[in-house]
Amino acid sequence: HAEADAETLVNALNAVFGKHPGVRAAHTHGICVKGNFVPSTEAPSLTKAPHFNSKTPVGVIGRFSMGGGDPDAPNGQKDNVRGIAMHFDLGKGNNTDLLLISAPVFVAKDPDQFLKLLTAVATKDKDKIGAYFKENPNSTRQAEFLNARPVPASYGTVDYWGVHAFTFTNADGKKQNFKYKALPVGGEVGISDDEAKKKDPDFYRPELKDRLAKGPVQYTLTAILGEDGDPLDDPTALWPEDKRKSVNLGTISITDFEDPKTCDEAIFDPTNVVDGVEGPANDTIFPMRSQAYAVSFSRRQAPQQ
Ligand code: HEM
Repeated sequence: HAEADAETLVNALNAVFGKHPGVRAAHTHGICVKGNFVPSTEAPSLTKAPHFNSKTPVGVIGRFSMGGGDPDAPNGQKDNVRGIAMHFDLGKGNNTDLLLISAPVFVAKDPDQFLKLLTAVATKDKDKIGAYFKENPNSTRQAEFLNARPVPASYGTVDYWGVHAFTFTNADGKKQNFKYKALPVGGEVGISDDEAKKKDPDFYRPELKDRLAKGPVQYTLTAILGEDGDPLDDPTALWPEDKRKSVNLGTISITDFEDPKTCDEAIFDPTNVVDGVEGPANDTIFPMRSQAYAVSFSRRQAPQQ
């Protein structure tokens, strides 16, 4: 039976995607970027967190990525998530992180389920994989979501979600459960499956270069406000976001490429939050991510033979 800890999860990712020294065990194929964040005028009503109350633009180091541990994961892959991870510069060497993917849900509700999924996939046995998904229908939601939408034309033309439920606290001590969602300012743009198949596996890089030459790649960061009964502990559970109020938190602007070393010497950790923002208390995936990212980080930093 599954005994998921950070080491076994990283080993299981390696078993699925291969062991690639010196790089991330997941979201391996990526691009380091930089920019800034300007909070909206409404953000302070929800949270006292400094980056949502800043009077000046907050520096951002970011990393776009493809999900999974394949260093060459093709940018045209439909049933894979795109990611954006960010450090927000809080000054004096402090920062807080935000990690988003291009789907509202993850593929497992807890670490044991994720280990079972990875273990099944690693067998490459169609019957075992089929049996896993039959027994774990919540694990199919992410691929269903992605397959129902076109392949994003760019890292800059797709919606991103924080997936977990977070809680804001404002200056009056008022709490509000919410989920992060970032929407590209120019709207979502996709390409056909045929176009995607013809694309270079790394086409998002030159696409981003052309896009940045014309101006910043911008997203409106929003908070989808939770209501009573919305699950706070299951990253495979969808909230009915069409029926939920959403608040503009501000604008993320990606302005340029950043030296890849800046991202590779760093770790983007979803649990690195700041006063005014809390992660979910009973979502067991959330704290496991921090541990698994630390394992992946220490392995990719280790000297190579
Ligand atoms: C227990 C569940 C999970 C495990 C074991 C896991 C594993 C990993 C690992 C090993 C990395 C590379 C970390 C590094 O070397 O710095 C990573 C990166 C990432 N993960 Fe997860 N992950 C999990 C859940 C999630 C969820 C729910 C999301 C949804 C937002 C997510 C989004 C990302 C993103 C965007 C990155 C790229 C970060 C970067 O660019 O440095 N992961 N994950």
